[in-house]
Order: sequence, then C-alpha cells, then structure tokens
Amino acid sequence: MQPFESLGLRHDGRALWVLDQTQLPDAEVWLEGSEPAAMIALIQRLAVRGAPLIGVAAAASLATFAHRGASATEYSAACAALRAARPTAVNLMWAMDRMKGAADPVAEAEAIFAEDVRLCEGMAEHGAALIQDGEGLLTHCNTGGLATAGIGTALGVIRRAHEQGKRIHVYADETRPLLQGGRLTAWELRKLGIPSTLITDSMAALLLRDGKVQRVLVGSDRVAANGDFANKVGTYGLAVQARHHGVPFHPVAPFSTVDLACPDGAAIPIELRDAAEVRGYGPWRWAPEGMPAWNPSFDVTPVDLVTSLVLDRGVFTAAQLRAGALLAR
Ligand SMILES: CSC[C@@H](O)[C@@H](O)C(=O)COP(=O)(O)O
Repeated sequence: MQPFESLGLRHDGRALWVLDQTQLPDAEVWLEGSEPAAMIALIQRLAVRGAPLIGVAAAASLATFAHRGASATEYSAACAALRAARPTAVNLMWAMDRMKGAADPVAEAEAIFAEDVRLCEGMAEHGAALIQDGEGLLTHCNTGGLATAGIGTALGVIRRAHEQGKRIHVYADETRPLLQGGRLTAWELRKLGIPSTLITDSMAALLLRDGKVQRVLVGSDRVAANGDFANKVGTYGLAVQARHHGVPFHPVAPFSTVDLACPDGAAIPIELRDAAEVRGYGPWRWAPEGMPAWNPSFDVTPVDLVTSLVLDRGVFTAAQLRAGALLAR
C-alpha cells in the first residue's frame, strides 16, 4: 500500500497505525490497527473516533487485511464486523459498502482517504464564507483533523476562517461524558494557534445570553434525508439555546454523512454506551458505584433548529432541506 498520513491515522506501507485519542492530550501513542479485529476494538473504545475517520480507518484496515492475503470469506466477514462496530455514524457503513464491492480493496481504501481530505476542503471553503471578522464561535465535541482524514468538518471551517485572517474566538464545549472537546478540540486549537476558551457544556447558555457567540458550528454523524441530524449528545441542547438567543446554528458534514435511506431523525440509530462513562472517567469515579446512569452517545437535532447545513458541495438552508434539497442532489 502507498503510505499515507493524517493527524490521527497513518499507514507506513506495511502496517496501519492510529493515534490513541483516549490518551490525548497527555501522550501521543500510536497503536496498530492493521487487523480488523484490532481496529474494531480501537473504534469501540474511541481510540479512533469521529464519523469520517472511523470509515476511513475501517477501510484502511480491511485493505491491509486483504493485502496480507485474507481469503474472500475472511474479507467479507471482517467487512461486516467492521460495519457493525458503531451504529450511529453512517460514514462507517458507507465506507464498508464501498469496500464490499471493491475490485481492488487497496486502491479503494486509498481513494476513500483521499476523498475525505477533499471533502474537508469543500466544507472549509463553503463554511468559512459564512464567518464574519470578529465573530465568537461555539463548537461541540471534536470535529477537526482528529475526526477526519483532512482538516475536519466544523473545526475545519473554523480553521479556514482563521487562516483567512478573520479575527475569531472559539468557545469549545468540554463535551461530557468523554471530553472530546476538553481533551481533543482544545489540543487541536492550541496546535493551530486559534484564540480559544474552554467551557463546560452547562456554560453555553450563559455565553449565548451574554452575546459572546455569533455562530454555533457542529459536526454530524448522520444527516437524514429531511435535514434532521445526529451528533454528539448535547448538540440538540445547543441548537435549542442558539434558537432562543437568535444565534445561527450550522451542522457541517461531508456527503458521506448523509443517509438518504433515513427519512428523518427518528430513524437514526443512537448508540447507547456503558453507564460507567457517566459515573467517572479514567481512574476517577465521582458517582456512587453502581449508580444507574443513562449514556446515549448522540442526540438528534430537528431540521427546524438548523440555520443552514454546510456540505462539501455548498450551503443548504433549513427551508431548502425541508423541500428535499438532499434528495435532489
Ligand atoms: C467529524 S465530526 C462529526 C462527529 O463525528 C462528531 O461531532 C462526533 O459526534 C464524534 O463522536 P465520537 O463519539 O467522538 O466518535
């Protein structure tokens, strides 16, 4: 295979490696994900995460498996198992469906990687055009280079606006319970030198009330045909708060996140994760042991709360989405 590299995924021509996102920001440890079984475990424990990246990583793992001589039966079993590793981000199913029918799995995985890089550029160009000089921007979870093969979805848009010289200030939600904002987005923002402030999720409403935020930009794990979309839990609450305060709210996603087979948000499967993730983090536990907890990893935001959706191929208003703009593409 040709070597390739992104912020969180690397192929050295022989083996596939992922940057263990559970150890960020304190340690940069690369783990091997060449074997599909290993990649499934890495995806499920969020060592590799973010909707586009899990699709790209699963494809690269499957290609490496094929390159190393997997039989057709082994290949299709691994493809099905990878496809089922996490249920909400449709990019994983999209990538596995491409790999399933691929005549040359290595070329297909390389194409999926390169395409994701290009899709990020498309979103960045269209999304950055919305951002005005001097804006405060609020984001949730991690949607940057760690979540894609390229510069990211919502964070890619923010990065492009910064590169264009717009004076922006980013407020990053910590993102309970697994802290993708506090650990990963904060790490990326610091590396990129973008002026930013970390907040806990519960501080967002106050920031909006105080007029510190002129735009909310988030990623998506699956966009339904009518424009409803799933993203990291907490996104729906942000959308409600943004609407209440009259602040524009934009999901940002590549076309590989759009699922036309899903008519609306009610049809999007939502991953339920281990309750222990709500009771504590890493070695710490703050709730009584055994305390019942509810841990949906994503929530669904209805299209009515969306100002516009930034796709790699353009910006679509809620009215256009409701009128079937995604189905017409
Ligand atoms: C690339 S951004 C889109 C989403 O994947 C992102 O916002 C998100 O919710 C990630 O969730 P995660 O559980 O960390 O994989």
